[in-house]
Amino acid sequence: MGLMVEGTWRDQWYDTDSTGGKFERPSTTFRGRIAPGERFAPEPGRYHLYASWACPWAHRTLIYRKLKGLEDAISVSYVDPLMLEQGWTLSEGADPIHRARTLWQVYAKADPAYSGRVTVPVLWDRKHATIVNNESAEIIRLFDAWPGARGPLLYPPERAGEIDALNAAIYPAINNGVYRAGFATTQAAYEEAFDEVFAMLDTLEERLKTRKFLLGDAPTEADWRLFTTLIRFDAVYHGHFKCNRNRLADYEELWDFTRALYQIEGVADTVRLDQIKTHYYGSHRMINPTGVVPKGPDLDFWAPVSRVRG
Ligand SMILES: N[C@@H](CCC(=O)N[C@@H](CS)C(=O)NCC(=O)O)C(=O)O
Repeated sequence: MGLMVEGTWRDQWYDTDSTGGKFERPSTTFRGRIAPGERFAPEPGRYHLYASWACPWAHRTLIYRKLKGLEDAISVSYVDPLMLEQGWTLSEGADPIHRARTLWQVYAKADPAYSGRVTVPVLWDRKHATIVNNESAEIIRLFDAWPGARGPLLYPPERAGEIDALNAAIYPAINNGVYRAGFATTQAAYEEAFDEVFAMLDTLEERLKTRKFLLGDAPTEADWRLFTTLIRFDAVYHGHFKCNRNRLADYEELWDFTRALYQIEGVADTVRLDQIKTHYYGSHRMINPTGVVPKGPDLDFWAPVSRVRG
């Protein structure tokens, strides 16, 4: 795990000394948008996604690529599950564009003087040979609004305010909250994050007693953003990130909700628990120095769903 400094890879872990043991996620740098008539126009076969099966942020983009019927329009490369000295790596043949074996080489192709973290997901433009965007929150909106994309809009303008408000509450407390707990290097920073994770899970559990999905009858962006954290919860966040007040399976509504989303056509194909466990337990050696990956838990995401609320 490391970062790039003026185009060169440097192997170093996140600095939590300067933040009192707190993990602070740096913001991403490539923030281009795709729109007809613009520099990045939507064209089939032009864009390529670099994703990880393990990463919850990349997972958002894989779900959207599937739900929106963009598998033919947007090609994909998967990085290897372990992220060690070279950061994300690619197996031989995994990158049809650059034949890169590390993701930092792809960032260097986009900007030979790039400084910053080398994260997934990355949306690459073949035409201009550069990175369009490496922020999953924006990539999913590009996919949602892609011309000819399948299904209803997941961020419809009339619900944008409600979705934004939910995202703004769920991202710090849950999506990033589990990381703040797991990467904390002081007891106080860990406990603060831990309390926020479970307070928000409790709030959402209540909310889901009267709603099928977060905004009612049908899933929206807010549900999918929550889903990629929940589906990993019992397998990695509960143990590896020490978010162990409860398991997801202990929450009747949230567990049912997670399975309801998992069972939507195509979604299960985007969930690879083996890759998820290998990545977290194997890559974060300062948390788990042996790299030993637990065999459990035994989770049945196909168990029948009981939610009928609307
Ligand atoms: N804000 C970014 C965050 C992406 C992110 O942090 N991805 C992680 C993997 S789960 C990563 O690539 N980390 C490598 C690093 O920070 O060096 C997004 O949502 O796209």
